[in-house]
Amino acid sequence: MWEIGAVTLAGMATVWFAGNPDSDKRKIKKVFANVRYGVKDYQPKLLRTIRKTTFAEYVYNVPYGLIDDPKLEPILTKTLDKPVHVYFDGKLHVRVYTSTLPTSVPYATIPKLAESWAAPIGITGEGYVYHDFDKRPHMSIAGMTRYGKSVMLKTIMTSLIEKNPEDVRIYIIDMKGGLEFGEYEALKQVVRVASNTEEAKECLDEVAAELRKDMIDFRRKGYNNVINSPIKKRTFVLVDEGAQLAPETHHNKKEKRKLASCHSALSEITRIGGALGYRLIFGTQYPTADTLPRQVKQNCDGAISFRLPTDTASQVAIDQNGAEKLAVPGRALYRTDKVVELQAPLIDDAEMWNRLKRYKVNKREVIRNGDNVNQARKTDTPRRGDYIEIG
Ligand SMILES: Nc1ncnc2c1ncn2[C@@H]1O[C@H](COP(=O)(O)OP(=O)(O)OP(=O)(O)O)[C@@H](O)[C@H]1O
Repeated sequence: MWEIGAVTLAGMATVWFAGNPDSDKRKIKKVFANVRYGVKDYQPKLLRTIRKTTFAEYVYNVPYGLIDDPKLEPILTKTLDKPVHVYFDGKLHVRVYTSTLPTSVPYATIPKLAESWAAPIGITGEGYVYHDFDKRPHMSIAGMTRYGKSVMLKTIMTSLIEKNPEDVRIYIIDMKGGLEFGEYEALKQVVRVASNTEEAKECLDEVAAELRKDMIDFRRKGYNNVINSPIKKRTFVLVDEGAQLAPETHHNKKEKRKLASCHSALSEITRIGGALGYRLIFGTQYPTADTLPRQVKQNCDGAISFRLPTDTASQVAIDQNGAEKLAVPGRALYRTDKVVELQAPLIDDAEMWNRLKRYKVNKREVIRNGDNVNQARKTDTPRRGDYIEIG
């Protein structure tokens, strides 16, 4: 069992290479000679070998004047018949992966764990990886468009609802205008879907108000953390396209104020919400200091990154380079106290609906936009998102 979740070898779709490091070393040396990577008679000299579970990395001293050569990576990949990554930082690094990951891992093929709040997030060379939201409450997900962010959010959402249909409550902030998640508002576990700045602010104000009320309740009952209490309920806030919530990206003062309030609520959720059972999953295309709020980044103890345009963006997302090299949709780096490369589960809307349709209810909104949430709380009036089941 890893701390990041659990890894199991059962049903693994990964192709394993037995891997003979000595033969890899010999082949790399021959490739250097054949492509004339060197200066006169002086060839790169192996300094050290770093062995990790999923790769072996050979570090070479190269003669002055020699830097990396773009043809090395494709040639070595073909010669060794394994994924190879070559980079140069004054020394030449040849990283040879010990396994190839599949390009598609259907959600249905992933075993479910007993832990209620552990959602599958992919497969590595060692097996399946799960993110347990009771161990690591908040998560950021970064990635360029079309590389798998929304699919990952949907995977996590499906898994949480399937495992905890009576205990999970989900607020969704879909800043793609509600296009990705709008239809899921019909699920009984989804409290509401916000699809613009105004709605996002209302939604986050509502969550922040609940959180403060829960805090008073926790104090009164002497609970220090939801996981040590009898409370089963967990509240998730899913944000798709969090960059749209960055105040810095807007010029209009009124809009800026609303967004600043959203950022402050997001920070509050990550700062104090974790112990109370609130979990934030913050997805963004452009991880920068402005779009990934500092408090959110600091408090997300799990970070996933799909492909990103630059190594700088990768640094912001997962504190290291590498996401800029990810080549296929669904391939991601997952950072906790270490970083692993994984292929994320694949689920489409049809399958998601098929699994969740039993939770579809007819909702009748009892509080309209603009109603005063605090007033509603004081008088115990039913809140927005409350519903009646018909039929
Ligand atoms: N885990 C995965 N495995 C294989 N293919 C995937 C995976 N995730 C996504 N894809 C492919 O990439 C496409 C885009 O994925 P997704 O909608 O999640 O992207 P996105 O990053 O949210 O992009 P956008 O911001 O444009 O919505 C999917 O329709 C699917 O074809």
